[in-house]
Amino acid sequence: MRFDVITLFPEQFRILSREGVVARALSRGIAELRLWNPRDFAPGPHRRVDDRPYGGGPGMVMLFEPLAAAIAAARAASPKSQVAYLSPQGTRLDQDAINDIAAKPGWILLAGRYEGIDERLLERCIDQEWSIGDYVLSGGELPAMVVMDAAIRLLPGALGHERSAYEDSHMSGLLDCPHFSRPEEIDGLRVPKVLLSGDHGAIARWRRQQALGRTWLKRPDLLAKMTLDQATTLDQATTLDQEAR
Ligand SMILES: CN1CCN(c2ccccc2CNc2ccc(C(N)=O)cn2)CC1
Repeated sequence: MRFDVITLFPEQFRILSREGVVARALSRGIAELRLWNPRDFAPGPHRRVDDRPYGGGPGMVMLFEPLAAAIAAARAASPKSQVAYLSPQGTRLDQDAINDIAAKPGWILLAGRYEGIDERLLERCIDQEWSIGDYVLSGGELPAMVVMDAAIRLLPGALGHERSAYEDSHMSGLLDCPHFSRPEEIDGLRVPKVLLSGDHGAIARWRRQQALGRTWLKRPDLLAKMTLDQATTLDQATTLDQEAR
């Protein structure tokens, strides 16, 4: 999977190639990262990438031309990739959206700075607009790294043995179960007996029951979403079954 990131701060992305799941995936060629700086596409001696907003107001706006040129260069290098813009105005991402993102061959991610970008880029050059949450950050670089981390860890071979554990909880739309390790007792707090029993069936049941219980208590909305999804899937299956008869 290939990520082309358009950013005025390419240095910020060094962190991804230094350590962890993403760094390992990049070094193994499971994922690729290429950085494009709009300043390299800005014309004239001053190589301007921003200017004052029409209509006045504080701050600066990122200019159309350098960004459009950087996007065109990235598209030429990665013809199968769509362009996604990280912004507070974007579609809110969740695990389902990340699963869809990870299924694509690649993405060109545009990280905005200043007060944002010239609106005409959204008309002409951008395919999707995403938000990682309802809060404002100083730039789109961190959201781009969040999306890359969430997507790359889903790629085959990215996670080692821990993927199976990962699959049990989050992928099922539930919150994770509690985790414990040595020692068995800390300040009077003990590890649940079932986890010491060696009965893997009972342990799996306990973990699922804990995940359900925690989701019920902390995020009942996820349960509602899940049962709705399952109901829809069930309904689709029934319809398919009827059509097949
Ligand atoms: C001071 N201004 C900096 C630039 N910013 C802005 C405006 C438009 C687009 C991108 C940005 C970059 N910021 C982002 C990006 C994404 C998210 C998210 N929720 O996904 C939050 N913030 C507006 C505020």
